Amino acid sequence: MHTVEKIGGTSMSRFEELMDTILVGKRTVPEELYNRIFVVSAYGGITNYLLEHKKTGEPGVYARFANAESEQAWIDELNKVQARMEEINAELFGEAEFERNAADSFVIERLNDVRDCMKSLHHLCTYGHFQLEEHLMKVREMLASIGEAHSAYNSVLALRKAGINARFVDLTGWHMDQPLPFEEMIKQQFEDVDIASEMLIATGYTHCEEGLMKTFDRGYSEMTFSMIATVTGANEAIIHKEYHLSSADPMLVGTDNVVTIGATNYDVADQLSNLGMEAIHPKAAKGLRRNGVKLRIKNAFEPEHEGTIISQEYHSDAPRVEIIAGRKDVFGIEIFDQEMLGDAAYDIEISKLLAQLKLYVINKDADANSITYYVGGSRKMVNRAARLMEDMYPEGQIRLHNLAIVSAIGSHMKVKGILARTVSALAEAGINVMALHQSIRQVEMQCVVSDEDYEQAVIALHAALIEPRNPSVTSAA
Ligand SMILES: Nc1ncnc2c1ncn2[C@@H]1O[C@H](COP(=O)(O)OP(=O)(O)O)[C@@H](O)[C@H]1O
Ligand SMILES: N[C@@H](CC(=O)OP(=O)(O)O)C(=O)O
Repeated sequence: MHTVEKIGGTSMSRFEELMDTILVGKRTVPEELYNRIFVVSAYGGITNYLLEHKKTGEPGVYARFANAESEQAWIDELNKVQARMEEINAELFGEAEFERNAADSFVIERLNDVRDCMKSLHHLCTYGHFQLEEHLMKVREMLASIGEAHSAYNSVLALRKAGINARFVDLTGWHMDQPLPFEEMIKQQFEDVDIASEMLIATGYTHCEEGLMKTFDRGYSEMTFSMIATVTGANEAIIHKEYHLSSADPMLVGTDNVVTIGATNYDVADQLSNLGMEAIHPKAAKGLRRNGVKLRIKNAFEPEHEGTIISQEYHSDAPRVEIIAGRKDVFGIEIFDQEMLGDAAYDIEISKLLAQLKLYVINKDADANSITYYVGGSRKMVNRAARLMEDMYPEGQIRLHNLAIVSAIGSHMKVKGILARTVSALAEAGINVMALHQSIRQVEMQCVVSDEDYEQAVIALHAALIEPRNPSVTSAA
């Protein structure tokens, strides 16, 4: 009987505290220490530097390489990653010379390998027979994998230093001849391990034939986590986060005002992940659901608390809003064209274009002669999309808006007047609702507001729809 436990990047950045909570804490005997497989993400921010910023799209090493910026531009960026990784190693190991040297040598070797590969590839692609585009995905995978290799390797060094029998499970395939299919790779790597006497620390990145980044993209460590849990037949799968899964972002609304979500369902988790707040990667949830593995989300720093159980069946007893979530830095791309009336091709063509530019469409709405796409991504790509749309539809008028989406989510919200209460809470806070979306399933209500109103809108909705039910807030008032 073992568990598979994922630690997200934000929590990994507080590693010393993790040693005292979920990794070691008061555990002394093998039965408590072992029978746990940990899957770790890169330290917070590292994947953003290696690839591009997950939310703002700000270019990192990969994006600079792919955009064919000068060689110096991506090399400078790679040097910055190295400096940041060394800084993390210093923070973690300080005076512990053996560990610090081992940690530095490990990442420097990987970064040198990738630097050499990228330079050679660049050179190769100066010959017309070789096209850079054909190899970009491999570069992206290679770069991403270094983030998780770094954090997993360091964790093993720190655990061994503390006398724990920890083992590094390197799923990055760094020196493998041939990639294996995803499931096969996990099976093979976990074949000869002894779960009962070793603490296994696996990289959240897995090198595989399908390409983890290509198939699942960012947040991929949850795919590795879910595959390990199903392949090894875990008793429970646990995701450790920086906070309890709460009724809103505790950083925004205040830890005292939020309510911890005791249970929720996969439908709610999907809505959260659409907004970029990943309770669980939707595709990772699928594997666990199908294999009947129980999923729990916990606060990494409060190990005694039971956390949130995610199941298929859960619905709140009484109808209510359970979570206020949202996303800033959303662009509204509006196209108005009177020729559009009754022509579905517009939507199909524009959706294709946005997908090609890797812009994530959070939602869209339409009336007789206009469509607005609410997208996340870099401003540069959004501007490019707008220009291409102008070329495609010379009669159309394209406008860009800087927006935010604030959403009220619940597993059981089919009740009269809930939408009216949501909108009036925003009106009372003096916030203009620019668009409103609710689908017939009524699992969420999305309010589109100006980007500057984001924080106030979350606070106002939480205060109106959730805090009156929170006993700790009511009694404090
Ligand atoms: N409803 C929510 N419940 C808990 N945390 C939230 C919520 N909404 C936003 N957050 C924010 O998510 C941030 C990242 O958390 P976490 O999921 O642990 O990151 P990671 O993806 O690195 O694992 C937290 O710092 C917190 O401020
Ligand atoms: N570090 C990777 C993979 C991941 O899943 O990270 P996190 O668990 O911090 O969301 C990313 O940012 O995409």
